[in-house]
Amino acid sequence: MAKNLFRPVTFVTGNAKKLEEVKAILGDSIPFQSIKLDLPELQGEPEDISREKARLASIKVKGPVLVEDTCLCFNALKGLPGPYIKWFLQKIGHEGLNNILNAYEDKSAYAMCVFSLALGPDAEPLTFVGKTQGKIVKSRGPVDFGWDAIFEPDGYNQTYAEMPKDEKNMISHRSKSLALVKSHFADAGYTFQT
Ligand SMILES: O=c1nc[nH]c2c1ncn2[C@H]1C[C@H](O)[C@@H](COP(=O)(O)OP(=O)(O)OP(=O)(O)O)O1
Ligand SMILES: [Mg+2]
Repeated sequence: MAKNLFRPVTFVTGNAKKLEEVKAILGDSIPFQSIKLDLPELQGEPEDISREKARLASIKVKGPVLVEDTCLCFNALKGLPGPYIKWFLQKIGHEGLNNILNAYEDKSAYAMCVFSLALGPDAEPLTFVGKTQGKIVKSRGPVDFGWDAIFEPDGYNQTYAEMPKDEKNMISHRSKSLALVKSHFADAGYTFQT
């Protein structure tokens, strides 16, 4: 059954690099606009953080929104820093993150993206989780996007940062999560007013 969205979805993020990737991955599969807004973030489980971000974003935008929260999870630390990676990165950097893992044999990690779609301020947000497994390595490649330079996905000998953009976008946590968003849009039969 076709549902009518009155406006295209707004992707809300304070991070220009995320937006760049979302644009490249979605192409024109889902019409969306974006606004730059740094939303407050809950503490807790990644899905709950993402859902609450969507709820807040939807109140601000007064319409359908898409948001995402990204985690970098170390298996030796049972998933931490997880959603708190932004603050770890800001305070201790690539080197500090490597140093934490010096205490452990297990350097494996996964990158996780949780997209949330809220069709309006009162609608229950839907979540879409994408994960890419890999390991934490010494920084290699450009350092212009978060922890890309210290994450080497399984099956590759390049870090995310060393890979060509379109290759990262083919295998990334973000593209896996967005693939689910795309199939949701396809299945739900939304129509857009453009
Ligand atoms: O593909 C990625 N490759 C490397 N680093 C990444 C990636 N994606 C997010 N990141 C960084 C940004 C931030 O330091 C943390 C996630 O925190 P997170 O709250 O989701 O992002 P954010 O605050 O920058 O933007 P937003 O306004 O959408 O919340 O990991
Ligand atoms: Mg954030």
